[in-house]
Amino acid sequence: MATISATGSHREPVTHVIFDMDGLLLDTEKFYTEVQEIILSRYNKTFDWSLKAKMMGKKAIESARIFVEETGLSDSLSAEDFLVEREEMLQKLFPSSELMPGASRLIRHLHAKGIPICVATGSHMRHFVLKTQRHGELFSLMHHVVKGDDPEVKQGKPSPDIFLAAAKRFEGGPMDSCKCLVFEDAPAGVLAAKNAGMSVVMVPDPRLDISYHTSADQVLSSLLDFNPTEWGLPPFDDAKS
Ligand SMILES: O=P(O)(O)OC[C@H](O)CO
Ligand SMILES: [Mg+2]
Repeated sequence: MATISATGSHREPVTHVIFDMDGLLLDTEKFYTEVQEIILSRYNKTFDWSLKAKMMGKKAIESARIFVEETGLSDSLSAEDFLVEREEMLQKLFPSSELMPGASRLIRHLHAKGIPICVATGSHMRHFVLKTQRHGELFSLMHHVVKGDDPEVKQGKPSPDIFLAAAKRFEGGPMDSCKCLVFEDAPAGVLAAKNAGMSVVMVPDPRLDISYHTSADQVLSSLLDFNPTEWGLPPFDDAKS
């Protein structure tokens, strides 16, 4: 089934599109999950999706603090030491990052039709470079990329900072928030987009609790299921009438 849920029956036509990156364009959330499971197993603890839901989409240090506090490890493992330990493993995994289904098709379609597109990711510059090194041509189609360590991003998602910065940097910006459509996979990212006054399509991992779907304007099981015309965007050339 294409659409999991659509909370808003009335959709404002949009003119600009902002993509999240990790877990939405790139299949990188699995790397974070893998290394966090390894670290927790040293303490005879298990990682689960209720913790994952709280961490994903956030800046590294913000999610690290959540990790050590929620797992009860803060007395034996600082957020900073957790990041050092995680980093060694992540650096080996990120260069093999693959695209999520439908990401290339949607980016190329919107770019070809002249729709301004950009990326707003909680990832900092060094991780962004590692993750996108096999996808440079595709990411070059973005008008701009706002990263988590950008000076204008004072607070990570669910703060609206990153999406407001992204809307500001389009040609002729700042764009009206109501004209911007955000694609997100993370609960914090969906809230950030709503806090910025934007519409948001959520493409969540199926393991995420469905209670996190309620803030999104539309929930899809894959980017392949997105219908641009529902949002006033040009149809795919191969769309069936
Ligand atoms: O989902 P993103 O692209 O905002 O990235 C956030 C973190 O780096 C990973 O959860
Ligand atoms: Mg994400």
